[in-house]
Amino acid sequence: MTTKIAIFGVGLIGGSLALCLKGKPGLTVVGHCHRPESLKRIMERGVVDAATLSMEEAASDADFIFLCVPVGNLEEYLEKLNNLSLKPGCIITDVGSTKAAVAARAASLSRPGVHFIGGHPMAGSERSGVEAASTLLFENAYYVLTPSPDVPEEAYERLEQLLAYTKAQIVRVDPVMHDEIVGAISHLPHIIAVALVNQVCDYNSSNGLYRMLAAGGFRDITRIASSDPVIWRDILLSNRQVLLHLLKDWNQEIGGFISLLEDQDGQGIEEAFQKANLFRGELPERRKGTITSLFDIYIDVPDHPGIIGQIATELGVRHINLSNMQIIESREDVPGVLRLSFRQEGEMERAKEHLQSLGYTVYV
Ligand SMILES: NC(=O)C1=CN([C@@H]2O[C@H](COP(=O)(O)OP(=O)(O)OC[C@H]3O[C@@H](n4cnc5c(N)ncnc54)[C@H](O)[C@@H]3O)[C@@H](O)[C@H]2O)C=CC1
Ligand SMILES: O=C(O)C(=O)Cc1ccc(O)cc1
Repeated sequence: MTTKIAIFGVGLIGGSLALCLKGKPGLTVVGHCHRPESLKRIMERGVVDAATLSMEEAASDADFIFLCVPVGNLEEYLEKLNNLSLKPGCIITDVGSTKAAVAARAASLSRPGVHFIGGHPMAGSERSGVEAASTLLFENAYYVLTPSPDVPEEAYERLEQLLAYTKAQIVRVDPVMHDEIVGAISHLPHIIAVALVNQVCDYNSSNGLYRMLAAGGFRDITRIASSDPVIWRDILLSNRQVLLHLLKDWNQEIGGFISLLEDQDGQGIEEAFQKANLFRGELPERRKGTITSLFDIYIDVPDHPGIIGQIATELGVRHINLSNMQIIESREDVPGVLRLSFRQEGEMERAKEHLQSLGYTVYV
């Protein structure tokens, strides 16, 4: 007898979960898409065993249902599932970046024999869609579960066991506390990144040197500003009460800097940097998770077809994991600059050495 996993919304997170579970002993992974184009894409990528546009077909007989759609659609999916016949003992979970609203809706819909356990894998990226899905996405990341007190321990353990395939570390957190903490460490930083990029974008409209010179630190702290607008619209609206508080505190923090500058308070500025330095130094070891920055190298590449594939292959055969690659400049007959991003410093160093040995000019 196989265990059926239904995944609703096979994008970055749903697709990555599907990849972690597909092919494992006794598991069958069925993807549900809301559009025929998505169905075609996920079948082409081979991330699921079967795919369907029918909610009934996906949900019927499922042992586990993962809701991996945008946060703004989660409650609607819970309501729709509530009208379907589900297998007794079925576990419904989600991967949304906020947990309080979905937990409250699930509690109001609760029905005997069906267990809802909210979830949030704290790993991802600014990319989206099934094309960005990866088996490795959750490895070593935290995966938060937010069961309500009435979820039987047996059901929680079944989900925990299944999620072992993600190689993530499971942590149990209260949904309201989750939203407060994740608001501060993930949602607020996304707002700040977007606001900063847009501020510079406005300056750039009257002087293109802003964009030309923007590099280093600016790029580091604004990577997440490239995140999907719809996904983030839903997250911010869902956690708006927490974020309004956090933004008031943020205004105060920034107000502090305004005062330090107005007062030319050098000692105060030093103290602010020292305090931040100390706390940042105490953060846990770099692990996959929210707001992990990448290690980038840049190489000059001649603009001819196949060069990107060659470089990717060179790194692939040496098992150097490339997280992202981007052509920064590419005009005919002009050498392009390729940016290669790595999650681990060691991988970046190995890539640099290898590409240099092949004769490429590499900049860090
Ligand atoms: N992007 C990230 O790094 C992380 C995202 N999450 C959460 O995971 C969930 C999915 O996000 P991603 O996989 O990043 O997004 P994605 O855009 O890659 O995937 C979303 C999936 O939902 C489907 N979808 C979109 N609109 C829909 C609608 N109206 N009805 C039904 N299906 C719809 C899409 O076709 C796609 O398959 C969100 O709730 C997000 O908050 C959680 C952890 C990390
Ligand atoms: O790219 C990053 O660093 C992220 O922060 C990705 C991310 C986005 C949303 C989440 O709920 C969790 C992780």
